[in-house]
Amino acid sequence: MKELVIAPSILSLDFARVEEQLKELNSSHAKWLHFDVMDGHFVPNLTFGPDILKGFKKAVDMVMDVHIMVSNPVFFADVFAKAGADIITFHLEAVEDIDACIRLCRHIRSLGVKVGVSVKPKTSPEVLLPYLQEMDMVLVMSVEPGFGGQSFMEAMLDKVRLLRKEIDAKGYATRIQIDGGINEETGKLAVEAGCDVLVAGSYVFKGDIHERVDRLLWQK
Ligand SMILES: O=C(CO)[C@H](O)[C@H](O)COP(=O)(O)O
Repeated sequence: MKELVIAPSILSLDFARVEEQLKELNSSHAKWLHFDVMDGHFVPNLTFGPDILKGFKKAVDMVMDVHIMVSNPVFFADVFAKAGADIITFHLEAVEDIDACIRLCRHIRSLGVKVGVSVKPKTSPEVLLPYLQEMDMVLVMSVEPGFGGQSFMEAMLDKVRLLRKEIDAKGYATRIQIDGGINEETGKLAVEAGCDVLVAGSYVFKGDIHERVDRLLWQK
């Protein structure tokens, strides 16, 4: 398993104190910044566009981990690659089938950007198993995508265990990320199940950012 990474989700950032909070994140032990893109169609919420990503990228020295919760990932992958994404994760449910999924993975990698594929709580990741070498990360959603502050769905850990088993058996470098309802307790369960990237929104921003990141990082 790779080194554990904490990726605070800017969905919960206090936008009245953006500059201050970005500075805190940048000086914390969080190496990635999780940037949630929502189009008001794939999920019932609207968030950030590419210009915000460009601005944030100038403000912090962190890996820009862009999760596109959009109905047209082919279009938006190019938009966010151009804006400076380091990793782009799209949804399996937003593409036609597994062939289209793999085509998009290859396209994103051809842009020099790492690629992730995400599954919503009701979607099984089994169809991805023969293709894990085509992706740098699989994102297991542990809440219905769309909003921060929801409760962790423990049943999602079975997906993590399934992916971890296959990744380790084949010796792939694919990371497993989990997103939704992550705090000290659920983060520990997720790491034990095999996750190596924890996304956390409310937990990180509803307390001291440095302390909360460290608690997630060192709870293993
Ligand atoms: O993608 C998301 C929602 O779609 C958020 O990243 C996620 O829910 C994080 O928020 P919290 O840690 O508060 O659950």
